[in-house]
Amino acid sequence: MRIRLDDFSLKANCAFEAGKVTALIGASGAGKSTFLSALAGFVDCDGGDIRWNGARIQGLPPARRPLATLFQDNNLFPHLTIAQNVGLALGPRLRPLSKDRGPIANALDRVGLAGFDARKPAQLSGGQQSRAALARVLLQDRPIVLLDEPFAALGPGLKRDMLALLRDVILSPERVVIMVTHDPEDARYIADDIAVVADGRVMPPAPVADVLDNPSDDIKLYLGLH
Ligand SMILES: Nc1ncnc2c1ncn2[C@@H]1O[C@H](COP(=O)(O)OP(=O)(O)OP(=O)(O)O)[C@@H](O)[C@H]1O
Repeated sequence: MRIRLDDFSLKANCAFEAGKVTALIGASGAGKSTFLSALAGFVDCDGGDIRWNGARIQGLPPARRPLATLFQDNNLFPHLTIAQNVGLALGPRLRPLSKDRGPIANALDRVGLAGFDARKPAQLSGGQQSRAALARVLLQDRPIVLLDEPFAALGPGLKRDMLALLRDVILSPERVVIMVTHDPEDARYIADDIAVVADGRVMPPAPVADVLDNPSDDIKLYLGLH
């Protein structure tokens, strides 16, 4: 696919495997967020194609694409309870249907928030808010999950815990997980593959160790190894 935004352009000719977490790394302004936005349908492509399991998803409105997104600000609505926020994964209803209560409670339980359903986001810590946002992604149950620096606002220890939880609850053999990170150590910790974004291109994903232990010139520059 190709993306053009004023004088910025980005090309990607690559495939992302299900059952793996792929970290997107690259310098600030390289186009990592723009790439995720194009996959999600928030930014139009200038040409090319986006396919999932062979089916064209380019051109579909964001809500009809088979994906869920989790971005840095968590996107929790402050006036809604945690159960309502998580329940939005199942439809735009503020009163969950009775059949939805079990799945909502189950998602909250999986992320360690059992019993927090009636609280508002402001009554949760930053880490708990991240867990709630993760519960919503879990409940959306989409085959592609896109994450843009999802836990950047958390301290390093908590961020690690959340990355481990993310991998544990979100990754499945059928799911493609792509995560932007600024920290190569996060990639080493959670990802199977890395796709480097540099020079207007998204490079094909390669195993983490290959990319970080035998870095190309682009990666050396990014890691400050020159
Ligand atoms: N709506 C827009 N219109 C024009 N240019 C844009 C728009 N959005 C982003 N850009 C430009 O596209 C380029 C890539 O931005 P993007 O946010 O994708 O980079 P990034 O790799 O995610 O950076 P960072 O690591 O700093 O978040 C930048 O040069 C940015 O200025």
